[in-house]
Amino acid sequence: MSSEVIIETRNLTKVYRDFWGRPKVQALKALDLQVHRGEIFGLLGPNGSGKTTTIKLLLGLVFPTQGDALIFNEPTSNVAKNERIGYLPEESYLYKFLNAEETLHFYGRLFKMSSAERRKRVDHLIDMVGLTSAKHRQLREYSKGMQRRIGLAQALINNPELILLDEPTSGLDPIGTAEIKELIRDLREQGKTIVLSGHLLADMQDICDRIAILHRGELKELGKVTDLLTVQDVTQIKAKNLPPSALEEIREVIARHGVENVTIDHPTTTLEELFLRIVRESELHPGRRKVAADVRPFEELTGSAQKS
Ligand SMILES: Nc1ncnc2c1ncn2[C@@H]1O[C@H](COP(=O)(O)OP(=O)(O)OP(=O)(O)O)[C@@H](O)[C@H]1O
Repeated sequence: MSSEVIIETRNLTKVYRDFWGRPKVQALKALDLQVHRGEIFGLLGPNGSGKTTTIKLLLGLVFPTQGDALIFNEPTSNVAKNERIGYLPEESYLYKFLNAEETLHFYGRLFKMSSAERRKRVDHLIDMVGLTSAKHRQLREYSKGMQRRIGLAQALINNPELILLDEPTSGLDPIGTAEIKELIRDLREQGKTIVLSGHLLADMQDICDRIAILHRGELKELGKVTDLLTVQDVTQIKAKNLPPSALEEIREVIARHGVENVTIDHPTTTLEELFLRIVRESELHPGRRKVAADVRPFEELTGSAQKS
């Protein structure tokens, strides 16, 4: 991550008004934040907390009631900056009767790309989002995961420096989510700046360098994910295959220092990691998986086992 500021908002405020122009909803209140080049920045918050409104304000799709936002040091009202931005809306409105290739050529033409340039870019993007074998199928036949992937490819057609993704993993299963997260990390490797919104905490924790937590339009927390999640007053030591004798010595040392409330146990993996490992193993070795030995047979659990 560089120190170059790509996005800056100052006192950014949005009040939606009703038909008569009367204030209806205060969607965003005095937001101050900066996003730097090359980082994955997450806007985190429950439904209705102002994430989409923030993204729309950055794109210049809605106008601030107060305050301002700068992107590449330009006011968001400057439409020329949009050529350097890619945007994946919460719901992509793509033409259902076009196939993936036609869709991307259509958006490439909007950016006035030459046909040779388009061909190269479209092939590259389709390959990148893993839709090569489905590129001639109409989008109406696509699963949710495939639709999200073609949406992402569309957002990248202009090779943008800044990518705004509104809930990029919404509606995806853990496999689809893991693939999109991998793609987003690859984009960061290429030097892109990514702002994404979401409310799935584990995914945001996994992928974001920094996050802003919004609640009812107000910024409640801002910082590096690792800093925000570190529990400062607890120490954790990890060691592989520690012999019981060493464990006993460690206990004695800790006790000598008068520290109480000591927990020594084995780490657990996340349910996501377990799920992904099982599915990948199952793809490699189809068939029923042997479950853990301590799982009792169903008959035993229900007491229906026949005594012979
Ligand atoms: N066009 C609009 N007119 C009036 N109110 C709106 C409009 N768009 C959003 N709001 C309101 O502004 C608030 C913030 O909405 P926003 O869509 O920014 O939240 P969000 O965090 O993206 O939510 P979600 O997770 O459900 O997508 C909500 O109370 C919403 O009802």
